Amino acid sequence: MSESETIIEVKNVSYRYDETKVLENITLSVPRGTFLTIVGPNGSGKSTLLKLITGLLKCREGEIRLFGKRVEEFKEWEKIGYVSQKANRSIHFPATAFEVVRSGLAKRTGLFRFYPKEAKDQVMEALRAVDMERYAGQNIGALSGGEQQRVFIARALVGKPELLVLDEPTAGVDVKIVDALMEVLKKLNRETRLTLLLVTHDIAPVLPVTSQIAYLNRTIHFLGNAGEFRRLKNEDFLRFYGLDAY
Ligand SMILES: Nc1ncnc2c1ncn2[C@@H]1O[C@H](COP(=O)(O)OP(=O)(O)OP(=O)(O)O)[C@@H](O)[C@H]1O
Repeated sequence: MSESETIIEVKNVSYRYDETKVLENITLSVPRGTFLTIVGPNGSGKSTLLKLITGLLKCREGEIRLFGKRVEEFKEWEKIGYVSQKANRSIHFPATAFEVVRSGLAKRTGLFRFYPKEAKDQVMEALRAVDMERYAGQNIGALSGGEQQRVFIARALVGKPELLVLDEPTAGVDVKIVDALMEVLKKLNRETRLTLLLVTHDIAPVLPVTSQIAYLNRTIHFLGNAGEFRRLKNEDFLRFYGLDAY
């Protein structure tokens, strides 16, 4: 496997904000085409790990590599698409689904000023990938939570990333449409070999679609596939929560 085939490499990473370590000795390797879900309870360090991987926090202990390059030297951020928690976004602005997705090309407007037709094709292709083509002209505020989330996934996809990072993509989304959202992710992963890194505290809807699961609670307590995760017992989870002494 060439170096670039390992999309994310996390080696012996620890992190502390002040006195307490919130991450301890994390080691993870994400080969191209993997759908990795990081699951863990509130405060388990999921966001901290994501911030370290995306360079928002400085990695002071251990090493993180993206596409084979140390995160400190990594510059090809267009290879990474990011979908943040729905709750963090303002969606009540007057923009169509098309315009929201096109905003994902903002960094490339220099190029697309001269090629508006290509920009339009790319936006429509991204909307098609999440099965939202027919909603292109709809105001984003008029769409359901799950539909909006698909539009935001399309916005992350429009720049053709090789890695898509999703932070709690199902937060606040109606349970009935979470499964449809998961199917969209599965399709993207299987059909385009897009590498996915999803962070959640709710594993149930992700289990049927993810290829790897890491259970994080300060450290990685479990790393394996969905079948292996299903075989975990209650006492294993008590141990993960640090409750085995009770
Ligand atoms: N900026 C900060 N300064 C100090 N402590 C922090 C800071 N950010 C997070 N923490 C602490 O670090 C720990 C891990 O937080 P983090 O946000 O990474 O967890 P999380 O798994 O993403 O939680 P949640 O699911 O609630 O979002 C928590 O105890 C949190 O209080």
